Formats: sequence, C-alpha cells, structure tokens
Amino acid sequence: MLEEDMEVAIKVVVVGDGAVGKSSMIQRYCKGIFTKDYKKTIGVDFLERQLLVNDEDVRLMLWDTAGQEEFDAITKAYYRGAQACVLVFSTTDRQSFEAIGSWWEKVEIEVGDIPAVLVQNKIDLLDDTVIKNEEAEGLAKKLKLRFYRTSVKEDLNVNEVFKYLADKYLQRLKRQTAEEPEVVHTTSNKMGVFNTTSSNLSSQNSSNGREVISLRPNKQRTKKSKNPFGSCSLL
Ligand SMILES: Nc1nc2c(ncn2[C@@H]2O[C@H](COP(=O)(O)OP(=O)(O)OP(=O)(O)O)[C@@H](O)[C@H]2O)c(=O)[nH]1
Repeated sequence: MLEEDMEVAIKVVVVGDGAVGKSSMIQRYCKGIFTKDYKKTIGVDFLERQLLVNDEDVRLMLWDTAGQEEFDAITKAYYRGAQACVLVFSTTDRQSFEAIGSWWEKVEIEVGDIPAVLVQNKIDLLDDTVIKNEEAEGLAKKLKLRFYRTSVKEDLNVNEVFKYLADKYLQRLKRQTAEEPEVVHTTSNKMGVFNTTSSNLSSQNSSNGREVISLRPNKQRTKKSKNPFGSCSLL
C-alpha cells in the first residue's frame, strides 16, 4: 500500500495522427459518450477520471493532443511531465500506423521511458483494415509495448487500456518508493504521488535543469466520488 492519505495522479498523454480517435477515446472513457462527428483538436484538451486500482485511488489526467503536425510545437510542450502514454493508430489509416515510431520518439525525447501502450483503434472497421495483425503485433514487440485493439465506437477495450497503464504506473511507483522510502515523490517526468493541497508544495531545480516538485501527504482526504464520470471535467 502507498501512504494512506495520498492520491496518485497520473498525467497521461494520448498521441497519434489526426482522426485516429484520440479525442473520442478520452471522451468515451471520461464521459461514456461517442460522437460520429470529427472535430479536429486544436492544440491540447484535458479530461480526468478517477479509478480504483488494487485498492488504490488513482486519478488519471488525460491529455488529448492534436494529431496534426502544424500543432507539434504546442503539443510537445504538454508532453513534459507525462507519466504514461497511449500511442494510437487507426485500423483504416496506414499512415497513422507508420507514424507510431515517430510519435513515440517525440514523447521519449521529452519525458524518457514511461509506461506506454500501443492501441489500434476502430476495430469495428476490421473488414476495411489496411494493417495486418502480424504487422501491428510486430511493432508492439519492437517497441516493447503492450498492444490493445479497441473500438471506441463499440466501447471495446477502452477501459482496459487505461486500467493497464494505471496499474503499470503504480507498480513502478511502488518499486521506486520501496527503493527510496524517504522520497515520496520524484523528479521531472518521473513518478508522482500528488496531493491536492498546495501548502506543502515546494519546488527546486534538479540537476538536469528540470523542475522538481516535492509533495507531501495530504492529511485531509477529499471524499471519493462513487460515480466514475462524476469527476470528469473539461478545462
Ligand atoms: N468507426 C469508428 N469511428 C471512430 C472510432 N473512434 C473514433 N471514430 C471517429 O473517427 C473520427 C475522428 O475521431 P477523433 O476522436 O476526433 O480523432 P482525433 O485522433 O482526436 O483527431 P485529431 O483531433 O485531429 O488529432 C470521428 O469521426 C470519430 O467519430 C471507432 O472506434 N470506430
């Protein structure tokens, strides 16, 4: 168990080419809805949802980044501090599959090796697929990532993607707190156990020039919401 009064908050970035279903996936997960309309994401959006993983309260902050290159400069800034990543391509878009390597690279350059998953979305359109199963599985193997096939439209496997990431993140966090029991938090993009009070928050500069945020346990835990969608907010 982690420190009792703490909430684990995980910043997750969802990346991939335009129109692969990133915004839809986040909306499905946080709000339980799906819309057929395509509205290009300009820059970055943000939604959150709470979940329980092995009795731990986890808050996932899901950052929806634009798939178009024209927004690269903006979206890259938002990768900083990311603690987990979803790499998405579409069943019906070959280019989006081929671009996965470069998306992962962009994220890794900003935040290093963080828990991540490879997701093939729109599997309801499998009849029109332009990517062979072996190719997708081969890519996951090459990148050493867990691979999921989802249909946001049919609500297939979406929860599993985020549950897996939260779980993987917690495992790393526990390993790290076991190794460094005095350090509640860590640095830059790495592990973070956050609380919502600012009074105990201090910051300093780390050796690599990135900001280090020190966070201490929050003694006043906020009441948990029973409805997972109840905690969603659009900023
Ligand atoms: N058939 C099908 N359509 C989907 C699925 N997921 C998303 N879509 C549709 O694909 C289109 C693009 O979805 P978005 O979620 O806007 O894509 P995005 O990746 O956020 O796109 P950008 O904001 O441009 O980066 C929309 O019309 C969605 O309704 C799915 O699982 N199946």
